[in-house]
Amino acid sequence: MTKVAIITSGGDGSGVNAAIEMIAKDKKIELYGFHEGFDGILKNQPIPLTLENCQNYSLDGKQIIRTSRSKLPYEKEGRKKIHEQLKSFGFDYLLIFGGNGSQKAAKLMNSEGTKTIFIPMTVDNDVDGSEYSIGFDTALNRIIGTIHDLHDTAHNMPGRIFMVEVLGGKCGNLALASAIAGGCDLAIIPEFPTDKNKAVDIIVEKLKEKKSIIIVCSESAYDGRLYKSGDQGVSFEISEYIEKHLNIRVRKTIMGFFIRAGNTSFRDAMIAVQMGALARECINKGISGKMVGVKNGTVQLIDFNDVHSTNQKLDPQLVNIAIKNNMLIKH
Ligand SMILES: Nc1ncnc2c1ncn2[C@@H]1O[C@H](COP(=O)(O)OP(=O)(O)O)[C@@H](O)[C@H]1O
Ligand SMILES: O=P(O)(O)OC[C@H]1O[C@](O)(COP(=O)(O)O)[C@@H](O)[C@@H]1O
Repeated sequence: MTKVAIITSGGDGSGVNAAIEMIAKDKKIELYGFHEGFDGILKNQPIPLTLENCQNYSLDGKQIIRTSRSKLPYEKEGRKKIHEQLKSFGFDYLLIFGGNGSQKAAKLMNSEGTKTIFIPMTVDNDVDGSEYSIGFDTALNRIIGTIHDLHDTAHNMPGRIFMVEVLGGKCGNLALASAIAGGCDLAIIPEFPTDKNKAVDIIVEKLKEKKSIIIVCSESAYDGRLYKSGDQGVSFEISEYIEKHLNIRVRKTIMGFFIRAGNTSFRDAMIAVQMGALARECINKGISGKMVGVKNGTVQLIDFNDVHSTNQKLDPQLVNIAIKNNMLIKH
C-alpha cells in the first residue's frame, strides 16, 4: 500500500472532489486528507479518505478537504516542518491541488525530498504549463448564467449599459471567456490595459447597432501589477467615467466569491476524474515531480522541470476573436 496525503491550497474550485474520489477508489492507495492546506498538515490530524467517506460528494462544491493560504511553504524552515510531519505520519506521497502559487510550493516540496504530485485547481485558469485548471468551467457557467439573465433584462428595457465584474486575480481568462461565450460587447482585462476613452468610443459605436451593451470586466481590469488579491470594485470606477461621458447610467453586477463553488459542471467533473485517474497511475508506478495537467487538449503528466513561468495565460484564439469583434481595447 502507498500512503498518500492530499491537501488543497489557495482559492477553492469546484470539481476537486471528483478527482479525490477517483483516487480513493484505488485499493493499492491508502488515502488521507488534511483540512486547510499546508497549515493543516501541522495543525490537523489526517482524515482517512476511504471510498465510503468520499462517496456522493463528487459533484459537490463543498470540498471534502477544506483549503487555505499559508505562509509556511515560502520559507525553507516552514517546508522542513511539513516534510517532517508527513514523514512522522508515514506518508509516501503528497498530492497538492491548487493554483500557480501552490504549484511553486509543490515543486519545492518535491525537490527537497517529499514525493509530490500537483493537480491544477483554480477558477482563474492561470496555472503555468497546463491549459486547464479544475474549477474554471463551473465558475464560467455561473458567470454565463448571470449574463444570460442580464440579456433578458437588457432586451426588456433597451438603451442600457450593463457591467459585470468577475474574479480572476491578475488574469483575464474568466472575463474574456465569459464575455465571448456570453455574447457580450466588451471585455476589460489586465492583459489589455484599459484606455477609458477607447472604451467609451467602442460603446458609442456598438450602440449604433444594438439596443443595449453588456461589458465584462476583470477584478484586476486596469493593470494586473497594480491589483492586490481581494481588491474588488474597479467596475465602479470605470462605470463612473462611462456615465460622465455618455450620460447613461451603467448597471453594475459584481460577481464575487460564489462563482468559486457550487455544483460541479460536466467539464470540470470529467477533467477532474481524468486527472485523478492519471495521478493514481502515477502513484502506483512510484513516479513523482509531475503535474497532472492538460496539454494539447489532453490530460497528461507534465514534469515540474518543464513548467516555466509566463505572463501569457490567455487563449490566443479567444484573443483573436475578441479583437476581430472589437471586444478588446488594443493599443
Ligand atoms: N513562491 C511560493 N513559494 C512557496 N509557496 C508558495 C509560493 N507562492 C504560493 N505558495 C503557497 O501556495 C499557497 C497558495 O498560493 P496562492 O498564490 O495564494 O494561490 P494559488 O495556489 O491558487 O495560486 C500560498 O498560500 C502558499 O502557501
Ligand atoms: O479568497 P481570497 O483570498 O480573497 O482570494 C481572492 C482570489 O482568489 C481567486 O478566486 C483564485 O485565486 P488563486 O488561484 O490564486 O487562489 C482569485 O480569482 C481571487 O482574486
